[in-house]
This record gives sequence, C-alpha cells and structure tokens, in this order.
Amino acid sequence: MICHPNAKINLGLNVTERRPDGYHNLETVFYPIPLCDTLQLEAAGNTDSRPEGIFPDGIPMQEHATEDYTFRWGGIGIDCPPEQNLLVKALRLIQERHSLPHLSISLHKQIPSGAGLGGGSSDAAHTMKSLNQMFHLGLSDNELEERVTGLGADCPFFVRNRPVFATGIGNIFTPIALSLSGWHLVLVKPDIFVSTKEAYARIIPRKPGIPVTDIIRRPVEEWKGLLTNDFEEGVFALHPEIADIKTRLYDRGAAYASMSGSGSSVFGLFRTAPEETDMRRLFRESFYFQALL
Ligand SMILES: C[C@@](CO)(OP(=O)(O)O)[C@H](O)COP(=O)(O)OP(=O)(O)OC[C@H]1O[C@@H](n2ccc(N)nc2=O)[C@H](O)[C@@H]1O
Ligand SMILES: Nc1ncnc2c1ncn2[C@@H]1O[C@H](COP(=O)(O)OP(=O)(O)O)[C@@H](O)[C@H]1O
Repeated sequence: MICHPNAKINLGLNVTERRPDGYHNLETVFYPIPLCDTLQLEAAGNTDSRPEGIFPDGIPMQEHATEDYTFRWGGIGIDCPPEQNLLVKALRLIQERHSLPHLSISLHKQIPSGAGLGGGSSDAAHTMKSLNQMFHLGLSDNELEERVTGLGADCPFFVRNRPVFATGIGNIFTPIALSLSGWHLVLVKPDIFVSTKEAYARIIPRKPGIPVTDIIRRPVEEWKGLLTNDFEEGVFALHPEIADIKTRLYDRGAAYASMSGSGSSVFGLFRTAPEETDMRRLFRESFYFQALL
C-alpha cells in the first residue's frame, strides 16, 4: 500500500498556558498542504512489493532490517536512528495489541524536518492508518487519534487531515469551513533546525487579544498584523534570518506570511503565483516549495 503523508501549516498559533505535565495548551488552526512524503507498506511475500518502487532513479537508499520489519528510506536526511523513527514507533504501538506479519516499509522523505511542518508526525499517523486498513484492525478515527497522540502532540491531526481549530496540546479539534483553494503557497525552509521543546521554553503563555477563530473568518488580506504565531518573537530573536524570509515574502507581494509552528519554515500566501525563478534566486540557500492550494 502506498500513501502520501502530507505536511501542515499553522494559521495563527497562541500558546495560552503552561500545564502541570510540562506541555502547553494552545490555540491554532492546522491546515493540510500538498507537500508530501511517499510511504509504502507491504507484507513480506507480497509479490507486488518492489522496494525500489517509490524511490526516483539515482536516490541513495538506506536500509535497516530487523526480525519483524525491513525499513528503507531516502531523500531528505532524517537525523535520528531508524528505531527512533516515528513511523517505526507507530508500528511498535500497533504491534503491542495486534500480531502482524514481517513488513517491508519504504519512505521517500520530501518534507524537511525541524521545520514546523509536522512531517514525522504525519508519517506516524499515516503508518497507523495504513496498517489499520491493510490488516482490517477495525480502529476508529477516534481510537487512532488517541493512540498516535502518545507519539507527539501534532500526530492526531493527520488522522482526519482536514482544516481544524485545535486546542488542548494540539489534540482537541473543531472542524472549520476554511478553504484556501485558489491561493498560491510559497514555503521556505532555511537550513536552520529549531527544537520544538526549546521554542516552547522561550514563550510566556497568554490569551490572545482576538481569538484565532474570529480572525480566520475574515478575508486572508486582513490577516496581516492580526493572526500571530507566538513562537516568532523568540525564534526570530535567535535567528534573524528567519524573520528576514518573512519580510521578503511580504516584499514580493504575499497577502499573508508567517512562520509555521515552532519553525524554521516560513510560508506566504499569494493571490497570484509569484515568479518561481525569481523566488528560487531569492531563497537559494533554502528548501523551496510552491503549490496552488
Ligand atoms: C509547535 C507545534 C505546533 O503545531 O508543531 P511543530 O512546530 O513541532 O510542527 C506542536 O505543538 C508541536 O507538536 P510535536 O512536535 O508533535 O510535539 P511533541 O513531540 O509532542 O513535543 C515536543 C516537546 O514540545 C513541547 N510541547 C509540545 C506540544 C505542546 N502542546 N506543548 C509543549 O510544551 C514539550 O516540551 C515536548 O517535550
Ligand atoms: N519519519 C520522520 N521524519 C522526520 N523526522 C523524524 C521522523 N521520525 C522521527 N523524526 C525525528 O523528529 C524530529 C522532528 O521532525 P518533524 O516532525 O518532521 O519536524 P517538526 O517537529 O518541525 O514538524 C526530527 O529531527 C527527527 O529526529
């Protein structure tokens, strides 16, 4: 089975309080975007399984084989050992209650990590969803959300994967009728890794003046200056290059620009598609992605 774990952006992000368990309550809108990894899961012995299948020609592949799975990955580097990969942890969680055959897992990584895009979380949620489907485990979306939350606060969003207003630690959802269809998304990820834990530690929690849900109902052109990401202040102070990306996106005509999550990626929403070669030249040190939403 092949699936495409996608990334998310945060539209507004207010960290409202620190909890006794060390986590923080927040208010944000999660919005799925078309930047995707490719993930293939096959039971051993499946004659359709071609491990090299999802990797474009010439992409070097790494492999980690154990008694119960073989994991191959390539593309953008992942800075943790394979057993710590969130998709392997998702597999382990499922194996605690269900017996599965030997699995062949292949991941073509295209979402940069440490970017505030939730790539690892998406891989974990999509692994659980795929296993549920392949082996008819009968887990409901609520059960999948509950189980995958243990792997990261961002994970449960990717189970239903639709625009939501999120509260709690980012795991309590209210669907919203927001569509950015017709907007051009530009995403820039500088070569800077931001630790989510450290980014949270730099924030003094507070209630937002205007709730995210009120701002999001207004036209995108009115979001600038109203819809805020509380991580920006601390992260921009540490890395002015990230603030500079936001300024440049506005200079090039973005109607709205913001860092996503705890960074370091910054996105811009444009009414008309910006000239790609110009943008690539402007952000040449960075990972660059452009899509029509
Ligand atoms: C900031 C956000 C916004 O969407 O996304 P990213 O920037 O990571 O994509 C999320 O809250 C990140 O979720 P996720 O990356 O899954 O976090 P986890 O792995 O669960 O937690 C990493 C660390 O962040 C802190 N943490 C995380 C979530 C939360 N609501 N409060 C916290 O204080 C904790 O210190 C935790 O040890
Ligand atoms: N499948 C995966 N893809 C990317 N990173 C992963 C994965 N599994 C575990 N990780 C670890 O999670 C960290 C955060 O990655 P990711 O969730 O993609 O970024 P972010 O938290 O910024 O959204 C990485 O630095 C890496 O150590």
